[in-house]
Amino acid sequence: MSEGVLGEIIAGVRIDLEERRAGVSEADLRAALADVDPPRDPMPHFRAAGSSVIAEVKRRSPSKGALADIPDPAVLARAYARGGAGAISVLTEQRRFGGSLADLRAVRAAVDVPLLRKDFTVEPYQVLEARAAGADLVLLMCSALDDDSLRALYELTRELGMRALVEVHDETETERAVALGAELVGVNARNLKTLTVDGDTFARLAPGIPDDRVKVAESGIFGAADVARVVAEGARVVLVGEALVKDGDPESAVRSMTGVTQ
Ligand SMILES: O=C(O)c1ccccc1NCC(=O)[C@H](O)[C@H](O)COP(=O)(O)O
Repeated sequence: MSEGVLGEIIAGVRIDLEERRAGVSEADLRAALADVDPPRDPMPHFRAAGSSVIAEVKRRSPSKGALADIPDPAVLARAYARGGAGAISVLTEQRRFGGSLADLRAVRAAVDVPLLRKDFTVEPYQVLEARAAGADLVLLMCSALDDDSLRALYELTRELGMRALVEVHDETETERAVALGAELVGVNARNLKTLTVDGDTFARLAPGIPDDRVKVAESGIFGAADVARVVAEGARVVLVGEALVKDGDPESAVRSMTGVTQ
């Protein structure tokens, strides 16, 4: 169902996934879950007054190429945690974003903040390996999943005690996320066909998301002024990658975006 850049990314994700599955079965992953600490819940931080930041570990991207040299994601994650991040997102997709599950494990070992495994989740296997690596949340993109797959993956995250960030790009996807009952809805301002960011996307889609859900503004956020704008439009959480990985002082950068009120 996914076309263009997204379709290409998912094709690569599926190839890599099959390679990992050949080494570690789904049954092995389920067995490994018994030794993993219980999931950490980001919702109290997300629902507290003022903005909460999901700070992303992002090495490169299809839209911008190389963003930052991150020799040790644990060092960056500790800075995010000191700055007061409500959660840390680790991009684990390898081919286009330069991430890995090793990055996720390194960050898990370094901080107590809830972790989002940010990847192109299309199979239950990826949710299980996310939890086994210590993730507390996974990304589910409406643009990458039909309704049945979306529901099955969402239910699996809940069964494992995890949260799902259900991501939307347009009105139809927003209706699907709301109908699913998603409690955490991410509005991604990056158009996946052109890869450009439209700063009006959150304002356009947020009214379609009930106020009892946590609304997350994703992509193209570069400072406190952008955070103030989306908070005024109803966001409780911002997901920030590029601006933080390029900042020489990521701790202060996260702090400056945290707790912004209307
Ligand atoms: O970042 C990209 O170029 C991209 C391209 C195709 C699919 C997803 C993409 N990014 C994933 C994200 O959602 C962002 O990493 C996240 O929202 C942070 O965005 P930013 O603060 O603009 O780095």
